[in-house]
Amino acid sequence: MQSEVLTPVNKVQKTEVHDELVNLDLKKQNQQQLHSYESQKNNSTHPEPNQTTQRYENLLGEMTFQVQDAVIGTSCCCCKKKVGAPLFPSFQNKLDKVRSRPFKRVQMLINPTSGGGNGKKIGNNLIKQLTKHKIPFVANYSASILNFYDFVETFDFEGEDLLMVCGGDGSIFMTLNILAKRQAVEKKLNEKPVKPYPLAVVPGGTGNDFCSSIGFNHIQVNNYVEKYLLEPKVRKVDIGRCRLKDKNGNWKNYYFSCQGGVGFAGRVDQRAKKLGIFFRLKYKVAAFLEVVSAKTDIMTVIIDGKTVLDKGKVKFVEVNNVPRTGGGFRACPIAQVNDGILDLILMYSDKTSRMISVLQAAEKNGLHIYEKECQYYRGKEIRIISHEKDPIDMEIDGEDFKCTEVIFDIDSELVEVVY
Ligand SMILES: Nc1ncnc2c1ncn2[C@@H]1O[C@H](COP(=O)(O)OP(=O)(O)OP(=O)(O)O)[C@@H](O)[C@H]1O
Repeated sequence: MQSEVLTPVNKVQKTEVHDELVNLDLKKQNQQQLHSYESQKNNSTHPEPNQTTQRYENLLGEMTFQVQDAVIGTSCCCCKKKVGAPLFPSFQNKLDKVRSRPFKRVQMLINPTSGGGNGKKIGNNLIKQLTKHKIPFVANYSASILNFYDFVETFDFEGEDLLMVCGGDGSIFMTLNILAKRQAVEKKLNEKPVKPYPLAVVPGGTGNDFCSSIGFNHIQVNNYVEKYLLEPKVRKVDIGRCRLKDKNGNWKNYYFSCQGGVGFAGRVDQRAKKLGIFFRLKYKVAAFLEVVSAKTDIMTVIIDGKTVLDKGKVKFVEVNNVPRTGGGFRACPIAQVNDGILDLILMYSDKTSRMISVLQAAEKNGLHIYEKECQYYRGKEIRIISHEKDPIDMEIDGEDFKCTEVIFDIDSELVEVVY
């Protein structure tokens, strides 16, 4: 068997294909998953009383709720600190959505610029692992954004290759939006439902929030192939859909894996991109400058048809599909990537010092959701209308846009992810 490393992507050549399909025993896999959930619970340094877990799971069944009304968490029995909800409860609860996905070959799409060159290093690491485990692969380094688009747009999902994107959240954002367009065209042509596209993602970026939400990070990349590809399983995940209305009243669709922030987050993102300092620090500095600028927005927020804010002042608005964004900021710490629901946080205080301390709590442990300045909601459709004179800044997975109104919902039929 021989595998090749190729660049750029449009020069893909064939490799010799391993005859045996990689398959797995679903039952065994489910047992392993349950086992890992059990051990995770037992190893917890902050034991959670059953009652709290029960209460939390009940709440997940509801369409929307406000954290201030329904307290999630309790005091820890050893240190008496407040304990939040478990960070990754999602994939242990959704075993029914797991299915085996045999494949013959891995087609890696590596964004060499992700993570300031980390994407390339991670790609090389994976090549070593795939070679070691004798899994046939083709490594494709995207030479440009256009290259990246072409590759995903024309990828043969009907074949027995697995598309593996190695990059950050921006690379996943590009992939999802290309696939969404592709699915819409295929639906029209086929006049029948198109199956979710199977996808593997590897954290090769800077923030890697989506990868972290499905349970892996840079360290786990070292045994990624052994852990995820020898017995590959694909699971349905929620992909956020965001419909933006521009100043001319035209609507545009975007798909995201992590979050959309309206107003504050959009302005912070733009400020941060202008600062030439280290990733986490530049967002902290930009957020601080935005808080002290004392800018607030007037918005209406409607969740599943219910108005929760009517032309009210708001400082920070973010809709999350994952529990952490920006490489560690926990705006919506109990968001889950496969519950069919989006989480929303609204923050407002006219005191700069309070806003700083609430945002610090979000950065530190996610316990800001208990503060009176925060309102936390969950819902299937979140509609945000800006009452500002000009279109308002917003960001979706780190990409900047402007809008006058935005509707967020979930698409669970776009992709299935290996994890
Ligand atoms: N050759 C290339 N192929 C693909 N994308 C590229 C390329 N060169 C630059 N880019 C840019 O890389 C961006 C995606 O980077 P990505 O988000 O994967 O990394 P990151 O920003 O370091 O990580 P994160 O988003 O997790 O913080 C895209 O927005 C795209 O504009």
